[in-house]
Amino acid sequence: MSNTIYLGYYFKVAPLQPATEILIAELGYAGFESFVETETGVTAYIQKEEWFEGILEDIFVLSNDEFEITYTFDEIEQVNWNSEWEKNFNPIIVDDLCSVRAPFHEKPNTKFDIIIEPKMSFGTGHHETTHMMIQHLLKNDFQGKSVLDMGCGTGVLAILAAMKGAASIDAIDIDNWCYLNSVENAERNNTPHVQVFEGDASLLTGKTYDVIIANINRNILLQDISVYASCLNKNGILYLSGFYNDDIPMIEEECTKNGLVFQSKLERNNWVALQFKN
Ligand SMILES: C[S@@+](CC[C@H](N)C(=O)[O-])C[C@H]1O[C@@H](n2cnc3c(N)ncnc32)[C@H](O)[C@@H]1O
Repeated sequence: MSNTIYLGYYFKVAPLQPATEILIAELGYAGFESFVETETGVTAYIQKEEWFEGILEDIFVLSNDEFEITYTFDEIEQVNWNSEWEKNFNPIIVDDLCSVRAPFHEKPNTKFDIIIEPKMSFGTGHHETTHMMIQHLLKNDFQGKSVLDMGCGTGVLAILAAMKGAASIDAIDIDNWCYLNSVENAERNNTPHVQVFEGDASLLTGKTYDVIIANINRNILLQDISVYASCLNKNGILYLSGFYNDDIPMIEEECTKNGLVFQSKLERNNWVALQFKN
């Protein structure tokens, strides 16, 4: 286990969108590495050695008439975040078929048992979007299929596709931490044919897939749907999540423009996960 010390800051934002996306982007530029979205804001973590006086000055210039970012922490908490994860991470079970758990949990009696050591990556199954994507994937036939998991986080969705019989799986994440974590988790789950890459949609030139999974966020998806569509084989399936009910018209319009046909929707706490067909 890593002994890196992280400082955790809690930011309250209103309204949540688009302030959250802008805040996370700015915190990323400032050197924060990991973000946990809550119902009212964002908890952000930075390595202790990266922190300096005045690091947050630019963040509060962001508040304007349309949204407000307030800074509500009253003490700097020093966290060994890996051990925090381990203490607080409970297994999840999706539709009695798939469990996502940490290595130290007991093995549940599910058809698919995914072991994830999340460290700083998103994708333990606790978030609504991961949960719904797992539900979608459980219903799909992956036997012999080629699959792309874009924005793989911990690699949880790529690993499930592999367990369901996919023949080849590319998992891509822009974040180095997620890349390393997905490599480790693919190995841990005996799914070595999950091939992990660090990068973004620019890696997709010349690639084709039967199934594309992308749980990222509205803006990245709107930017990259045309690339996904160009990589999707005829009759291929695209699963999209990482956005809210209100975002559906924009996402659907972009998909339709690229020849994709809406098939189904899952919804959880206002988050949605959509399925399209080529
Ligand atoms: C919401 S998490 C999803 C993680 C996992 N797939 C899941 O469903 O739980 C989104 C992931 O997308 C990654 N990401 C953000 N922008 C990206 C981009 N342009 N290309 C690839 N990955 C990106 C983030 O680093 C993050 O790990």
